[in-house]
Amino acid sequence: MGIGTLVLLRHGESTWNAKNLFTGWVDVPLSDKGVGEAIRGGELLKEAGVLPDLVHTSLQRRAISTAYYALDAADRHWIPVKRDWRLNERHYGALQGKNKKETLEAFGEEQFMLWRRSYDTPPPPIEADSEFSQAGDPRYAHLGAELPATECLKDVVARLIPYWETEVVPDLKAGRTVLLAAHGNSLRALVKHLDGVSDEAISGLNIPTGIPLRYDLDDDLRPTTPGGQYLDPDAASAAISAVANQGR
Ligand SMILES: O=C(O)[C@@H](CO)OP(=O)(O)O
Repeated sequence: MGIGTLVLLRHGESTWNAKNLFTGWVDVPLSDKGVGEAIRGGELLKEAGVLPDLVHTSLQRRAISTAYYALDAADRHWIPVKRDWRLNERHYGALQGKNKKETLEAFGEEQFMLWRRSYDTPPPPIEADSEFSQAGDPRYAHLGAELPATECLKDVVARLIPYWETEVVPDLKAGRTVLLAAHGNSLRALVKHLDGVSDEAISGLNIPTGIPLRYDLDDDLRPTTPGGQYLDPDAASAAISAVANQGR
């Protein structure tokens, strides 16, 4: 049996995306618009005949809800699900809860973009007693000292790829269609790995909310179409510029 199909889905717009706040591991819900995007994402899957056999999500409700709404719209709400913190959004450290525009104004373009898109410069760590810290959150209790207080994209690659290799690749090798519902920066980490994007070039790659991105992989797990294919390419290009320009 050949390698199955991989579908990446960034969650629909969250309430904090709408307010232009750095989110990271803060567990905010979808906005009404985000729910609509998730449903539309599921309709796109159905129209394209890309019907997932199982779904992987992060431990965050914006990805969990997006998978639920999308799969419900595609009549695939019944498939098995696996969830893991390794698919979570990048931890945004002390920036969690801060407004992107105000941060840009306070620290300047260079520092702002270094924190948002450099490969290996994490934001300052969050204090454990911050209202936006995940210390004490029962879903991460098993992580102990591994619980991040901040992450750069390189840290996300390091914690995500082991999950990809042990949990997702076997599903694909079994010929399954796999939906992976996650986040802007955890999906950037995976796309970097799949497409072999350089540490420099990955800073220019942005993923829009709610539009399924299909990857067909060869036997060596290399994409047959580099960059994959968005199921709604026109909507994807408009939304990609919007993500790139956040803060302005
Ligand atoms: O705030 C965040 O967690 C992420 C995704 O919304 O933002 P950015 O695109 O700025 O990395």
